[in-house]
Amino acid sequence: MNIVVVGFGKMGQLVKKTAEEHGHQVVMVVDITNCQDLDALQEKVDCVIDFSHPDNLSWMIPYVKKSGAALVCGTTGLNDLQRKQIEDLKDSNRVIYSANYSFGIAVFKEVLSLITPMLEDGFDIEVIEKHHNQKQDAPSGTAKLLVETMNPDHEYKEVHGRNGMVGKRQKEIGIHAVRGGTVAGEHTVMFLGDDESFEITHTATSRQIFVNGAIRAAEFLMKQENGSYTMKDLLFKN
Ligand SMILES: NC(=O)C1=CN([C@@H]2O[C@H](COP(=O)(O)OP(=O)(O)OC[C@H]3O[C@@H](n4cnc5c(N)ncnc54)[C@H](OP(=O)(O)O)[C@@H]3O)[C@@H](O)[C@H]2O)C=CC1
Ligand SMILES: O=C(O)C1=N[C@H](C(=O)O)C[C@H](O)C1
Repeated sequence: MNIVVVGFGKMGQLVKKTAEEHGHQVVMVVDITNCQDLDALQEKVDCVIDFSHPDNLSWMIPYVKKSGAALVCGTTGLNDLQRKQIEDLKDSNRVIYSANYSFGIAVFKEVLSLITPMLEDGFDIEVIEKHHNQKQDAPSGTAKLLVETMNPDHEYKEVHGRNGMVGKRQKEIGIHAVRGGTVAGEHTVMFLGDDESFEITHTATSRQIFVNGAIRAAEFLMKQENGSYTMKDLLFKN
C-alpha cells in the first residue's frame, strides 16, 4: 500500500517506521508546510494516515476527495464541524476516524455500551484520563469517546473538573484530565454506588498499540467499499 503520513511528531514517526516494517511504502510525509507538494506526487496514494493537528484537515479533506485515497484519521481535539467533514467523506472515500486505535479501548467501548444502562440507577459515573505533558488537547479524545458511549442521549450533564461551591452531585458524568511525564495514555471509568464501587481502566504502556491499530485499519479499508468505518467493524469483521 502507498501511504501518505500526515504529521511527523511522536505518532507520525512511529507510523512511518511501522508501516515500512509491514512492507508498505510511505511515499510522502506531509504537514502544513509542504502539503502543496502533494499535487506533484507521481505515485498513486492508497491511504492517508493522519496523527497531527486539527488545522491540517483544511487541506487534507479536499486532497483525499480529489485523489480518492482512503483516510485513517487519529487526530483528536476536532470540533463538531471537523468531525462531520470527516464523516461526510463516506460517500466518496473509505474513511475511519477513531480517537483511539488500540483494541483494548475498542473492547472497553463495547463493554460500556452493555453495562451503562444497567447501572443508570444508583451508580455515579466519573472518568479520569492521564496523559504525557506534551498533550495539547483536554480532555482526551478517548475520554470524550467513552463519555459519548455512556451518554448517547445527553441524559447526563458532562462536568469538566469541579471547583468551588458546586453543590450536590446531579445526574452528571465528571471528566478529569491529568497531565504529566511520559504517560502514553490511561483511561478509567468509575462507577460509584452506595457501599460499593468498581472501575475499569485501560492503560497504554506505549504508542505502538495505537500505531498497530491504525495500520490494521488502513489495511482493512483497502478491502472495503466507500463508507465510514469504526473500530467495531475491525473487531468483528477482520
Ligand atoms: N487516535 C489515536 O489512537 C491517537 C491519537 N493521537 C493524537 O494524534 C495527534 C498527534 O499526536 P502526537 O504525534 O503525540 O503529537 P506531536 O505533537 O508529537 O505531533 C503533532 C504533529 O502535528 C503537527 N502540528 C502541530 N501543530 C500544528 C498546526 N497548528 N497545524 C498543523 N500541524 C501541526 C506537528 O508539527 P510540528 O512538529 O512542526 O509542530 C507534528 O508534526 C494528537 O491529536 C493526539 O491526540 C495520539 C496517539 C494515539
Ligand atoms: O495525545 C496522545 O498521546 C493520545 N491521544 C489520544 C486521545 O486524545 O485520546 C489517544 C491516546 O490516549 C494518546
